[in-house]
Amino acid sequence: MAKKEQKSKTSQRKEQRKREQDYIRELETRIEEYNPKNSNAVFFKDLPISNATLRGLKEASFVKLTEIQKNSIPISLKGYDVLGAAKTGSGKTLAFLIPVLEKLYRENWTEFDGLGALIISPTRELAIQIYEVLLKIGSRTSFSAGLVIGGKDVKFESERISRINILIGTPGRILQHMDQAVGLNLNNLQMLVLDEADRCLDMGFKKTLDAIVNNLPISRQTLLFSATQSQSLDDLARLSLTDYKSIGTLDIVKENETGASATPETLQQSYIDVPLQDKLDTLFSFIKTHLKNKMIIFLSSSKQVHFVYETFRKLQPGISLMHLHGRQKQKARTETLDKFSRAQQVCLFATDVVARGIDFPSVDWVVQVDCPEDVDTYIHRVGRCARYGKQGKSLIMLTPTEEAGFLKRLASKKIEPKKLVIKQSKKRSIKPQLQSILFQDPELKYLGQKAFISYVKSIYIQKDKEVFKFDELPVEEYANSLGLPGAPKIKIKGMKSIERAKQKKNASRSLMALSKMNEDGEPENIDKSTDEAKQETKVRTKYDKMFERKNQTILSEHYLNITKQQANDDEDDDFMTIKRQDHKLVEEELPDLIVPTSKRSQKKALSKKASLSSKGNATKMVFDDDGQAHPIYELEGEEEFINKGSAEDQKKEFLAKETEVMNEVDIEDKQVAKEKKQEKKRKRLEMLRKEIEDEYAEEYGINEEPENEAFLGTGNLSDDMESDSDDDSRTKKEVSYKRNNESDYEGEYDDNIIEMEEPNTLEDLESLTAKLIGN
Ligand SMILES: Nc1ncnc2c1ncn2[C@@H]1O[C@H](COP(=O)(O)OP(=O)(O)OP(=O)(O)O)[C@@H](O)[C@H]1O
Repeated sequence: MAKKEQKSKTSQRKEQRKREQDYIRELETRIEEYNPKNSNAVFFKDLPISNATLRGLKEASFVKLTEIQKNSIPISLKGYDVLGAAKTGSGKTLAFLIPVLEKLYRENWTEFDGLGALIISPTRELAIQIYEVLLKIGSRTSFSAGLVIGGKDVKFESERISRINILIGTPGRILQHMDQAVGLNLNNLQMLVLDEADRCLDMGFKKTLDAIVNNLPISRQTLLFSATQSQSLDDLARLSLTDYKSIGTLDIVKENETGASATPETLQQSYIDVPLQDKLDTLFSFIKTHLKNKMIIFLSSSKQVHFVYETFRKLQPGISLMHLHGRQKQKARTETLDKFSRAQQVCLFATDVVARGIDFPSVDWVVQVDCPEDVDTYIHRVGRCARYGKQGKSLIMLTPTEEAGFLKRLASKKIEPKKLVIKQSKKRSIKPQLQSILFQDPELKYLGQKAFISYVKSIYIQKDKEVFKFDELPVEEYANSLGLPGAPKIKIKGMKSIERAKQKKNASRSLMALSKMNEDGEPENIDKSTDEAKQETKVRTKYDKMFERKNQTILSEHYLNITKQQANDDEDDDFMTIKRQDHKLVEEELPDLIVPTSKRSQKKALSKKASLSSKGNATKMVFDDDGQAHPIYELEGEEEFINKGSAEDQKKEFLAKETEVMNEVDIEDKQVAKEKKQEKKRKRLEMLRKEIEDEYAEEYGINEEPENEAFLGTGNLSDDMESDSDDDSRTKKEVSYKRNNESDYEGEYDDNIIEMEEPNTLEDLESLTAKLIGN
């Protein structure tokens, strides 16, 4: 009986396998016959994709195709390499995830086949987001998915990685796993996806990407996606793709030629012309007048973000404030992303770490307080709103020196923001409040100084000198606008040479003033005789002096931090130094000191001639090896001299001995010089490496301490999915970081959403409370 049952089960399984094989063959035929040119596909179900993926898509409320999906998915399904470009928020994520799932499905991929697809994203946030979308749409497939973004122990990840079918990660971490060669087996890899590929290159991942790509099987399929097109992207495409199809790239070029903008049509773009020193006032006024909105405020560095967030919190504009930058711990970053996504009335201060790819629902405004380095960054930043056909607004603040140059750059991509003028009645100044806040809180003053320095440095290092004019920065006014008593001293590499060149050419006053500031941010009165220096010498009020005194001791540690590097540099500048040794002075051995009383004797005492005559002639002495002083000519006795041999022999012997000593010393000197040179070079390289790492970590947090969380799938995608009561085949285990309240996302793309005045989330409630306190 049992045998019979067993037999029937086996035949059932065989039949099911056959049905699956037939279904896959049918899918393959449909793909082959599918002609993208004649296609009028509107829905996902019109494409030759499996029922499992279709069900996943439907459950995640994805029904209708977007343009890039309609054009690229069929090509990818046919197995071509693809270079895909489409505007921000146009649905590129699904455009690559669906072909990944389909490829593995048609290959009958199982957990024993190992890694089938590798998806590389430039930032952790984006990687997490892709992973979440994959979990949603892959809920009806049986693949395992994993996320490696750094932060967790590599060993911990390695153990789990061997069971993963689809791996998503940041370039550095993926390479680290490849290097360790434990767990990660890439021999079977079917697909490689590079999302925001040009960003990976901009972030200095070129070598890492090359190393990864070079170690992958050549037979793989590669998909490369980005919202902007650049030379570096084309270069990468040439290197990593074979016989590829470009989707949407020509559209972008054509749209440019036909006058269409590179940004979504649903985006209303505007700019205001604001002097640097008025930016924070303008920003504060903007926030105060948009309290019911969800907005992202972009600033140029982590320090700027930190400073503005901390000070604005104290000013209580009446809306919930958040901040996000690469210097934060990954846990805090993920939490902020999640909270911001769910809130409706909230203001997020951020760096470019969230400029690309991140899909925040329903952002009303993107405000760029600091001008982005180029138009592509502008496009990505504003792309955080007006996504998937929704309305959105953007505002960029341009200083008078940036305005013409940057508008020209934007116009080259057919982006023409409208000029806005701020109503006089709405203008308000927060400078006095900032001064008072910084006065009361030395930590904030320190933050302000750091923010100032990082902004000035960011302008200095910009490549586009037609837009960013370092020499014309109103440094003093800018420092005051942050609430600082003066511009902090800044030392930038190469600054000295610039300074010299500027001096020769009658350097602009701002630059010179900046470089002559002392540590308190005040001008150093190096040469008060010149009119210019006199003008620059600020009159210090009693208040200023009090302010400095109050902060002197508390901030000493911070000042030390700021100036430590400077001090080291300065040390190097001194070519010769006198090294003080601690000589013991015995009081009794010191001569008596008698102070002459009469004027005549005082004069005589100070006269060199008189002093010499009183001491007799100076005698020149030499010191022997034991430190004993001898007169320079100390003659030997004649007998002793003759006994030592002939004068000629003694001369020769002396010369030979000296030559030998000289040679030895010479070798030693050379060795010491070589070692010093090597050490210097090593230190220089070390500093350079650290600088690059710090800069990179600052903006993207890639090299953070391993306290960040990494998320790996359970080894089985269905384990990671939310349980579904009507389907027993799925496990009940929930993915560790699945959003707590998925209902907040439901109907996200439904245009009929009714906006609620009532607070929806804790953040909205916070915002409401802040408003009440603020008013
Ligand atoms: N077919 C679809 N139907 C409904 N919503 C969709 C569809 N495709 C994508 N979306 C939604 O549109 C939004 C933007 O998609 P996605 O993040 O993939 O855009 P993107 O092109 O990658 O943008 P970016 O260039 O900024 O990274 C997301 O919220 C996504 O869920």
